[in-house]
Amino acid sequence: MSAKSPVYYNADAVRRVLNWPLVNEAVESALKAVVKPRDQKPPGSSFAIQPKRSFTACGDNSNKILFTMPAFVGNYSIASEESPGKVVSPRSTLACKLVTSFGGNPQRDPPLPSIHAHVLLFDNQTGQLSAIMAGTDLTTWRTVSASLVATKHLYFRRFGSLAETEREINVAIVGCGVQGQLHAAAFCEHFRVKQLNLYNRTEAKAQELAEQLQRELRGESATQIAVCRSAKEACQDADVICIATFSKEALIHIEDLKSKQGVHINAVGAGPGCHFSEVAPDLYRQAQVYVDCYANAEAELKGFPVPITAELGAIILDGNYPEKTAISVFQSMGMASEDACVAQAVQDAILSRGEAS
Ligand SMILES: NC(=O)C1=CN([C@@H]2O[C@H](COP(=O)(O)OP(=O)(O)OC[C@H]3O[C@@H](n4cnc5c(N)ncnc54)[C@H](O)[C@@H]3O)[C@@H](O)[C@H]2O)C=CC1
Ligand SMILES: O=C(O)C1=NCCCC1
Repeated sequence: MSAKSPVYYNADAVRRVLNWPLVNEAVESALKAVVKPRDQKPPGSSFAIQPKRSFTACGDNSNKILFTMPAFVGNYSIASEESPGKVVSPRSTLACKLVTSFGGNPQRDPPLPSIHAHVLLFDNQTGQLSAIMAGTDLTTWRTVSASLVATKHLYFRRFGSLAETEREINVAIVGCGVQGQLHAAAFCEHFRVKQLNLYNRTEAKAQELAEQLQRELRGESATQIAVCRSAKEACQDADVICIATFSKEALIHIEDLKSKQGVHINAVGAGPGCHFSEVAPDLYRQAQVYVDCYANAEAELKGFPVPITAELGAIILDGNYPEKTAISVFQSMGMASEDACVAQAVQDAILSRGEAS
């Protein structure tokens, strides 16, 4: 008896197949699967077994962490890349992501990304490790995708079922690192962004992103891009805010939001040891807060200033959107089921295109 060696999918192989329809669909599947345990769902529903992730500090440094993120996602459906719109029979995926977050890496010489990840995919019949997949881009894409999905369901849908294609919005990006950069590009690609405000602690990085986006959009878009001197300036006139830094001090406060009501915030980043330090408690107290999953929230949002309103997946399923004037916050922690579903979709796409790893 011999075990088959796992296939290795490197970063280029993953990058070649990553696209928004594939990632958004996989992320929505994961968000829906984690809502309620299996025994409380109708037979045949998707479900997830997602133990809380482990944190291993590198020495006593809370800015250098290894996360272990296992998940089994059962019975979920995704469309095939070959025939979009045609849902393939339900899938089940067993996976575990290993991801490090070393917040000081961009200051190294030469600079390195803060986040490095790999996803392990297992054969769910035999338990054998079937593939190891580069997971750094996948992590960025699925996190941005979760913000896109949250913005669609928690912001646009409060204005009607076509609002995400019709309504113009002002977007603020606070933190222009790896996450901020892809958030900026993806929000311009998915939605009608009238004004895009960029803020970063080191202004040059926001300026660089503004120039890159202007080159990419090449006058084909009506989006006005501005570099702002403060998070307050960036957020004042924003309908949607995406914040992704390592700040342990609050960067957005309630008085920073414009007087016009109805704002949505994707709170993506985390300060050392705390997953909700970027947004001030006074703002959370005026907001309805949604999470990717309660299990992670219980473990990682200890001391959170307000009760959680709902899981995002529940809103996708039941359409119980916030009021038009609400401030909604998607408190994105990132979850293993998203990684499992996206890694599976990436592997399917690589195999269906007959691409080598
Ligand atoms: N929710 C989720 O699923 C995920 C969350 N993250 C989190 O997103 C955040 C950003 O990650 P990346 O973009 O990969 O990191 P990055 O290092 O590429 O970018 C971080 C940006 O934040 C800024 N920044 C750092 N510390 C700051 C501070 N104290 N005050 C103001 N600005 C500060 C930096 O100037 C930089 O531009 C991190 O907290 C990371 O842990 C990352 C992956 C997934
Ligand atoms: O979900 C993830 O992946 C991460 N979440 C928090 C920060 C590091 C990566």
